[in-house]
Amino acid sequence: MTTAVLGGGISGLSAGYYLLRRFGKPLTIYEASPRVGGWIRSETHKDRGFLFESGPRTIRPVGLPGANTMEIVEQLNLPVRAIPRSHVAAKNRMLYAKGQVCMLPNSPMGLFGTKPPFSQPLYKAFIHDLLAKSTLAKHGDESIYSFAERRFGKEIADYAISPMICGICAGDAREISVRFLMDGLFEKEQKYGGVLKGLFYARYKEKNSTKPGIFAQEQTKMYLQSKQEKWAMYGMDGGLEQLPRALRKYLGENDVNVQLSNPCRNLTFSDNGVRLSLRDADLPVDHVISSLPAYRLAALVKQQHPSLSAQLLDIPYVDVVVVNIQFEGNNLLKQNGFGLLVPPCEQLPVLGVIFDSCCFDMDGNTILTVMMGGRWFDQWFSDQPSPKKLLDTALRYVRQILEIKEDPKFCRVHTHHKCIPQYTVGHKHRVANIRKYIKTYKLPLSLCGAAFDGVGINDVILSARRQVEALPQSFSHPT
Ligand SMILES: C=Cc1c2[nH]c(c1C)Cc1[nH]c(c(CCC(=O)O)c1C)Cc1[nH]c(c(C)c1CCC(=O)O)Cc1[nH]c(c(C)c1C=C)C2
Repeated sequence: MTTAVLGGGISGLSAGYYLLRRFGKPLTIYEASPRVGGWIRSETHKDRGFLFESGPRTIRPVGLPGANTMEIVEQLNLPVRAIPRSHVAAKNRMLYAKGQVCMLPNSPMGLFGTKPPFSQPLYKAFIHDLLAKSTLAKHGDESIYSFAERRFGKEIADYAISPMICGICAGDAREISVRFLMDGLFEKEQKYGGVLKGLFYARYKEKNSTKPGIFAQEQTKMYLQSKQEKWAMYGMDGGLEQLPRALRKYLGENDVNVQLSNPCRNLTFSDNGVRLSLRDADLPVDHVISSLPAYRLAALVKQQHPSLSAQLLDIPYVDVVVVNIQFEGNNLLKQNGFGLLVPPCEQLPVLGVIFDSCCFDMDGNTILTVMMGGRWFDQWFSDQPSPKKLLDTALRYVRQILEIKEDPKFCRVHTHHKCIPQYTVGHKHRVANIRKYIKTYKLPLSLCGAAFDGVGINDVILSARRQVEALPQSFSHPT
């Protein structure tokens, strides 16, 4: 059996890793660009002691998805930088709302005072949930905004849930499915008539049922250490790009062929497998695992399977502008923490600012990352502004919000087109239909990547693993 993986981002490389581990070789990964890593990109300035990340910078060590990633990180022997839960970057999260920087509560006591931008103590949101009637959602889904508003009130939807959705997928909570982040809470509300009621009943039931066993990856040294030392998140020496780079090296050392600058342009399915149209040749393989963005895969299957292509195109993506800024010395005198988010109701082009130098040591520099656009990219940047204009916009808001008067020493502007998929209402159903189509037509195609089963690093790695584990054992390659 021959297998090809499409895409050399973290998801495609992980698929390669799990395929190698389960079935051996031959195995080739085709990547369109001249590098691996996808949106994960770290720009190191070792001489000046800082680094810029234009994509994700940290990984959360929680749950099975977190433990699964750590199994790979441990095997690759990557040096990590842990941030414990007691660190300011883990505790202090802020909003910029109503013209001021507002610290979000970080302890149960914080639920009882009234702090801006909220007009009443947060515990009242729980009373709202206890008193609010439950509505059965049409087609088993609704937007996360409407769910939060129904259960906890409009302020929570505007100032807690909406900015959180921005910080995860740069999206509009009024469009994003409640099942994207609050699947469990939503199910509980639908079943028991309220979130708190549901949590209470579930806890009672759990006490009377047996707990699931420990997964092998939850026993890795790193996972146990993260539990013991109460890690909130971790990064990597040299930046997060070390992870895809090390994966590529590992795969190369084990004779997996990682071909760069070799995009697949078409997939032709037949009874014998699938033919890949590549840079210089057409190549028959038995099975393809695609980690490509949904819109890219849509183009590859359009000729033979227009309906599958159309379903894939129904998964929308947003553009995000990422501006990395270096100031010399400590310029964040007033605020310290992970960063701040700007609720969409503030109607600003800025989605949030990450205080990178509060998370990791940057040798005395202040390093900030400003995120802009997202679901509102067209509203603010449809005139395709130059990098200089984008930088000016980012700096204007940094000055206004953080009251920084210094001029930056070094900056970088990235516009990531179609970088984050949006799990809009009905996403789960859409993905189920896409997979059903593939099954019905017996296409030798598996799907992983951010478009389907979660947008985080942990999610895409676990999704790659599950797709490989779902292949039949008879699939074994002759090594
Ligand atoms: C390019 C912009 C990105 C935005 N979100 C993501 C990217 C790559 C992906 C992402 N970010 C977070 C999650 C949640 C789950 C997790 O794995 O931690 C996901 C899937 C949380 C998060 N949000 C921001 C940061 C720095 C993190 C920690 C993880 C990471 O390093 O990405 C800040 C942030 N991200 C985005 C915006 C608009 C924003 C605002 C400050 C979009």
